[in-house]
Amino acid sequence: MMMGDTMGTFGSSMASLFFFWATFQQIFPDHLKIAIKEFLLSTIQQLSFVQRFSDRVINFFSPYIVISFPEYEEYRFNHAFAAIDTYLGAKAIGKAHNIRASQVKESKGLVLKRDEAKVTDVYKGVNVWWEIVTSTDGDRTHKLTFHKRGLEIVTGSYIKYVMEEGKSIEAKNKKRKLFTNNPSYTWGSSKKSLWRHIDFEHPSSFQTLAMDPVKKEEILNDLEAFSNGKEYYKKIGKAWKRGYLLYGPPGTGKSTMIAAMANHLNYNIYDLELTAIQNNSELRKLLTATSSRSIIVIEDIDCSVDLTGKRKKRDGYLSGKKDEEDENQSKVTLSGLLNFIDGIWSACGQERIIIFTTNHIEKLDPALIRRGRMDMHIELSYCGFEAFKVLAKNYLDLDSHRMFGDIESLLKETKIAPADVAEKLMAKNHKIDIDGSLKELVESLEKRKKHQRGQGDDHKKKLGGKKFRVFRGLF
Ligand SMILES: Nc1ncnc2c1ncn2[C@@H]1O[C@H](COP(=O)(O)OP(=O)(O)OP(=O)(O)O)[C@@H](O)[C@H]1O
Ligand SMILES: [Mg+2]
Repeated sequence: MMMGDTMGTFGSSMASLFFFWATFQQIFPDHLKIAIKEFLLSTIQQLSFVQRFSDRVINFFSPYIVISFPEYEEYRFNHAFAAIDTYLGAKAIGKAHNIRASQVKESKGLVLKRDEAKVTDVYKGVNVWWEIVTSTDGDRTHKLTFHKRGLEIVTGSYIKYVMEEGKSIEAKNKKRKLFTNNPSYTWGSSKKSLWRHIDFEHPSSFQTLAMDPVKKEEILNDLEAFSNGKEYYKKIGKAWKRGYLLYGPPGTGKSTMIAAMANHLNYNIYDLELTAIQNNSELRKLLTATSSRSIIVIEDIDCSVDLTGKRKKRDGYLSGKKDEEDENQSKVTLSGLLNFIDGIWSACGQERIIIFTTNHIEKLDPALIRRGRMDMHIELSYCGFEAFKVLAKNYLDLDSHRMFGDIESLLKETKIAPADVAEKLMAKNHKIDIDGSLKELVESLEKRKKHQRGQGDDHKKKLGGKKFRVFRGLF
């Protein structure tokens, strides 16, 4: 049909309608008009009732249930939507035809996601279908459809499972952070000013940690049990936290182990510097500003608080006038610390590990380290033969060597920190020289043996002077 014909037909239809309306207005008296209007309205209502009824009938007979998860609810972002998005996005990437890659801020690398609107999933024998629907306003909603036979499984555990999986994938993709508290005199009104952070990229792992393998296994099992212990801690009514005390001479791997723990669990680290704060209430403020899934570390606890509750000065941090002021205002007390470990604040956060390190366990107040506060005491000690083998593998890619026998017997008689062994095994000028490094180590062990026999162990004192901290070193 031509355009002109269409316009002509439309024009004549409109003219007929106006004519009909004018005649209706003239011919029918008012009360009749009202009656007709009411009749038309009730017909429309009946029709919508029929519609609703038919919907119900269809729903009644349809075996499927749909649950919606909108992206925004009352203008607020729905975190369930994000977790579902991540879960579905990561699911079965291998099977997808279209994959979307993006690099998001705070993420470790490229994030790959399925770029398809529909995903099927099976959970405990129940088939479910996910579909993402976008409204005309651009609002997105995840719709979950399943047979009503699976209602109990889906609402009872599947949705929870999807949320937890999604959140854990999100956490894994996120870069870990190393936080350090700012001195309290620089704090502003924002919570953000309490801690500063950098990306935590320490390469330490339990695999490369040189220590007795049985002890290592025990620690790994303990960490595993803790991180999977959400239900357990709830059941026994305890806050979901665990304390470790790492003790041993300098250079035996205490800081290295903390980094390995953070890498293993994918937690952030809060390196708490007590000398930068003034009192217990600042301590509380700092701790309540930490996030869950984190390790809170106080290094050299014996140098930070003493039994009278006064802090001692820490190397190089304070100087001159500030020292005197500090002596007067020292108010971070042992009881403040104890409160922090098992007081009420711990209930406001979940999944936290607290670690104290010290070179002198004998100096610590028993109240601070009693079991229940520090759940596990881990001694990191001088290098034994098992630890040496791990270092030889790390540094020289070596499983055995003719000099291993000599080294084994020398290590039995000599106290040497893994840090010192590592230094001997390290490549010089980027060149690995296996024989040269082992020879150097043997010579150093023989020298120490003689020295330690002659003068007793003054090794600790010597190393104490050149202590360095792994975390601080990263700034
Ligand atoms: N058990 C170990 N396994 C692997 N490497 C180790 C170990 N102990 C020490 N090292 C090496 O020595 C360096 C120093 O160790 P680390 O800082 O962990 O010692 P520390 O026990 O924290 O000492 P301090 O008491 O002085 O803080 C590390 O960077 C690491 O390379
Ligand atoms: Mg250390």
